[in-house]
Amino acid sequence: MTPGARVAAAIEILDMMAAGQAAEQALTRWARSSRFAGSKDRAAVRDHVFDVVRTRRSAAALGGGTSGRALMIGALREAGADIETVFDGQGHAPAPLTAEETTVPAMPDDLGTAWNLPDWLLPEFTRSLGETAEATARALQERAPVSLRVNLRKADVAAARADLADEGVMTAPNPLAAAALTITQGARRLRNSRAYRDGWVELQDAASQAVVEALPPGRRVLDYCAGGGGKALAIAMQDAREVFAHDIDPRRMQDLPARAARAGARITQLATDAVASHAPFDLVLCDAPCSGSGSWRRAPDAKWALTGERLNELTALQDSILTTAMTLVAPGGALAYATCSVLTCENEDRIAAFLRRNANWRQSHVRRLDVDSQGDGFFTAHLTRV
Ligand SMILES: C[S@@+](CC[C@H](N)C(=O)[O-])C[C@H]1O[C@@H](n2cnc3c(N)ncnc32)[C@H](O)[C@@H]1O
Repeated sequence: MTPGARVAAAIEILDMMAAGQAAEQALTRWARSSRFAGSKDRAAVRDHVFDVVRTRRSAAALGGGTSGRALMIGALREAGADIETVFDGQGHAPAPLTAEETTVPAMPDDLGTAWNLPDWLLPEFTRSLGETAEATARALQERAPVSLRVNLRKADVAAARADLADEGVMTAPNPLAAAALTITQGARRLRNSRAYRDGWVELQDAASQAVVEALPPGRRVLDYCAGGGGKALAIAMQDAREVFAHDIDPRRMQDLPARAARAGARITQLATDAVASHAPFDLVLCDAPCSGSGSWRRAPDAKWALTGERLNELTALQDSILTTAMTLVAPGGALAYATCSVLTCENEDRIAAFLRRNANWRQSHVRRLDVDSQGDGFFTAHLTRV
């Protein structure tokens, strides 16, 4: 596909999203109906779509509207691209700009547009991040790094890097965690690489790895909100751990047996009605459902879909998960809470509310991880019974 045809495809997908489809759904539907598109084309189209959605508000302002075409014009304008060479109407490229489209609208000077955040969220966002609010909002408009976790049960970091480099996947150590690497070149070759196939490396955000690396000791560990099992797999890499995984929605864990087999890890999955009979656990991790605000670079449509009402539902759910999970912790054990959110209402406020409800618990560790070039925004706190 030509550069223009890729932009035209992105416009089509953005219009599908405007009609109510989620980004992944619209991308999949487009890919199925566009068999001519190779993997590089699909990746480029995806990048266009996500670049636009991350900056949707400023793109709409600079493009003069919210249609896929207007958003794409706005995003290319913001990136300083030469729009006329892409919108030239040749082949499958978008039609040339109309006279109206060539007039660049004035950029509004409000915070919500500059930070590409919904207005209703600004007070909580600034309360949560203080002096780092602007840097975080701007970081959320960039592409996320692609990070790997070396599976130390199968390879050391140097061996994994060398093996990946042989196949054109170049990496750099990521300071957030001992086994974390950032891909600097060749990310698209990863899934076909030997190191990936043989379970030497897993795709995992480095901040997520840092959360696992900091977990307190304890032999029997329950990953209570296991989802796809990214953290359970990382915990299973640590010495002297026996790992159990649970999720209220067991379908989320459906790939876990295959992932564990590839990693050479043993993880026991527990259905909700089987958790209590396997308790107590020395460590219970609640990687709670959240707004995902620390990972909006990877799922930018979630930034625009979140509402105040949904945020309230999430904080209530976070409280109830902690209340259930604490009953599963052995005497002398620990409860670890984590979110990939940067919002105080989902983080420090939930821990404070838990400690108000449970006077016999203390916070023993707390850490916030920024959204930056190393990893996503995360929060984690450890709680112990006194
Ligand atoms: C942030 S995701 C987990 C991500 C996962 N730990 C990882 O590292 O890949 C949160 C998970 O919590 C699950 N969940 C939601 N409500 C729950 C509940 N009441 N009890 C347990 N899990 C719940 C969701 O189904 C979702 O898979």
